Amino acid sequence: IIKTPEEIEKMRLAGRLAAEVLEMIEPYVVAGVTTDELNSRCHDYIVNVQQATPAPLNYHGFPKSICTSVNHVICHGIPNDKPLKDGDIINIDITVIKDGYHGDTSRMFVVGEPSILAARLIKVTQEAMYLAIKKVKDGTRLGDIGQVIQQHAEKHGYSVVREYCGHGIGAEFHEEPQVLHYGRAGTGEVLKAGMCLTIEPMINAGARHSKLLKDDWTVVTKDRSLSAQYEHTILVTETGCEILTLRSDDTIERIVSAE
Ligand SMILES: CCc1ccsc1-c1ccc(O)c(O)c1
Ligand SMILES: [Mn+2]
Ligand SMILES: [Mn+2]
Ligand SMILES: [Mn+2]
Repeated sequence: IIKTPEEIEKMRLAGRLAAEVLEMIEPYVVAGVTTDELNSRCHDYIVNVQQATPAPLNYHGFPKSICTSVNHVICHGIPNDKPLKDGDIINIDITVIKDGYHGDTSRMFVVGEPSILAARLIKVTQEAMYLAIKKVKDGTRLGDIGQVIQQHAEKHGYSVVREYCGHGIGAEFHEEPQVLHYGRAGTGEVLKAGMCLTIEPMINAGARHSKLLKDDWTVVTKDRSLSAQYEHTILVTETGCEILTLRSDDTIERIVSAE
């Protein structure tokens, strides 16, 4: 739904705070740290420093404040007492609520040196998200976004997870529309200036198939191949979009003119 100027200001603040949590945690993502420790650091920063609320905690019963998805975990990984080890790749997914509005963003980190394969999967996944972001403007169709992500992933021999998608975002964590990371250009709903969305492709090195672990949260690749994800929250504008969760390590501008 279309945000008012006042709501857009609140989305800018929530998005900035979410981005700042990923900037804060970066030095702590090293071999030996547990994802529980990363969760605690992020939780305390969100609550005590940002005076914000971590959206995942108790969302549909999720037990922690962030999602930590390691290696073949596709998404919704639960922080635990397992230490990260050299070569691990991990997605940290942050959603904060500030003044009633949500900012939702995630990035990949590598522990020590990644394998060539892992580094390539991570690079292609971020490129797919960036290519999709560059397609967005008033009048873009959701299929235009899905196709460019799917095309980029499959061109590199990778696959796109189908069961989880991006979403509208605002006063609610998840709003209309569903933003599929696959599809056909020229199909689907038309984007309008003032809408806020996330684009959050999950790309697998192997087959697209996923399965849910017994904890009823952790989603893993069926073939145990690596999976990577990036997520930004964006505001649709007449000529393109504004990336509300941009970080200093991003290699795309905050204000994007659609190509
Ligand atoms: C842990 C939060 C959660 C629970 C059910 S779906 C979900 C989730 C996690 C990350 C997201 O980016 C998202 O949009 C939803
Ligand atoms: Mn997220
Ligand atoms: Mn999301
Ligand atoms: Mn992963």
